[in-house]
Parts: sequence; C-alpha cells; structure tokens
Amino acid sequence: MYVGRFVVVGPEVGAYRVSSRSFPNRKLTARDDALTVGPTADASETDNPYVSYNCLRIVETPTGETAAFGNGSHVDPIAEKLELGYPARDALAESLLALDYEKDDYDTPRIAATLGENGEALIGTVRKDALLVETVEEPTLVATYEEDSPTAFELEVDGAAEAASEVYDHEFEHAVCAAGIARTDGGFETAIENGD
Ligand SMILES: NC(=O)c1ncn([C@@H]2O[C@H](COP(=O)(O)O)[C@@H](O)[C@H]2O)c1NC=O
Repeated sequence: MYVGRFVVVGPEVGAYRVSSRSFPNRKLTARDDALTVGPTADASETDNPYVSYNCLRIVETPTGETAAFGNGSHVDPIAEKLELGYPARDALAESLLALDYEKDDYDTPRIAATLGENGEALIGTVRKDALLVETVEEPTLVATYEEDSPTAFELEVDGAAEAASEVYDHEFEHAVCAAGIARTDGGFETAIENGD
C-alpha cells in the first residue's frame, strides 16, 4: 500500500518517513537543531514547492525542549509558536490551518506531530475536509494518503536510530528516507536513515 509521507508519535519516540512516487531522489540532512529534506545530487530540477523543507525541529520552549516534525513548511511556524510558549495543540492547529492542505494535484494533507515535556505527544493533520489535532497516549500514525486519520501504530523501539530504521523498513511502498527522534535524559536525540 502507498500512503505517501507519514509521521508516528508516541509518548517516548517519534518518526517521520518520506515515501515518494514522484520525487524519490531526496535525502535528509542534519543542520543545527533541524533535519531537512532536500534533493540528492542526481535529482532532476523541480519547481514543486512542497518537496524541500525542514521536517523536524527541536526548540527551547518556556517549559523545556519540544520537538516538532511533519511533511512540509508548516514545521517552522509550529516550532516558532512552541518557542513563544503556545500550547502544542494551538501551535499545531493554527499552523496547519494557516497553511492548509497543499494545492497540488492530490490536495495532499499536511501532517505533523510534537513531543514535549512530561511525555506530552500530539499529532495532527489538515486535509481538504478536516482539521484534526489530538493528544496521544500510545504510538499513533497519520499519513498523507489512505491512513489519513490518526490511528494506533506499533512502534516498539529503543532510541532514535531504531525509530528511523523501523519506519524506513516498513512495508508501506516507496521509502525514500526517514527521521527518528527519542527522549533522552537531557532532551532529545535524532537519527537519519537515508537507506545508504
Ligand atoms: N512532503 C513531501 O516530501 C512531499 N513529497 C511530495 N509531495 C507532494 O505530493 C505530491 C505527490 O507526490 P508522490 O507522488 O511522490 O506521493 C507531489 O506532487 C507533491 O506536491 C510532498 N508534500 C507533502 O507530503
């Protein structure tokens, strides 16, 4: 089954996978407190505005570190609102609604998740027909296509690297790259799986 991009978030870990039929020549790179999706050296040029973006950011909020991740440019305003002290629910809902679903041939939903202090984890999506933002107590997935409402997902992993490789290897089709994030004693660790 092809579900496109997907996020998974549970109280302790999170992951994001880029799956793509149309733009497979992409990879993740780490930069400061962000992970970025961008083209590989051999990718064809494109003017599609939705295929290069920060997919994960870790920010210092008034109550501690929080991570935000998702499938597009909405990750930046979510992170910036968290930094300003917005509750995660509001940062997700306002940013998803402001940018709305993507105006491409598929009306591709925007999906996102946050991992905050005290085990708080939220997931959200904005589709053409809905805006959903939920707090989750167990690993939960939302994808751009097919699995486009939050649903429980098995993610029994230890650490960010395992989270990234587990979602990269998942049977959902057309894996391109994946990011993992996990809580540590002092904050978060992240990992990248580019399949190389
Ligand atoms: N975030 C991404 O990495 C991303 N990759 C592709 N898209 C959008 O989704 C459309 C379909 O892409 P695909 O056939 O690879 O699933 C693309 O034309 C593009 O508008 C994306 N936008 C949202 O998921």
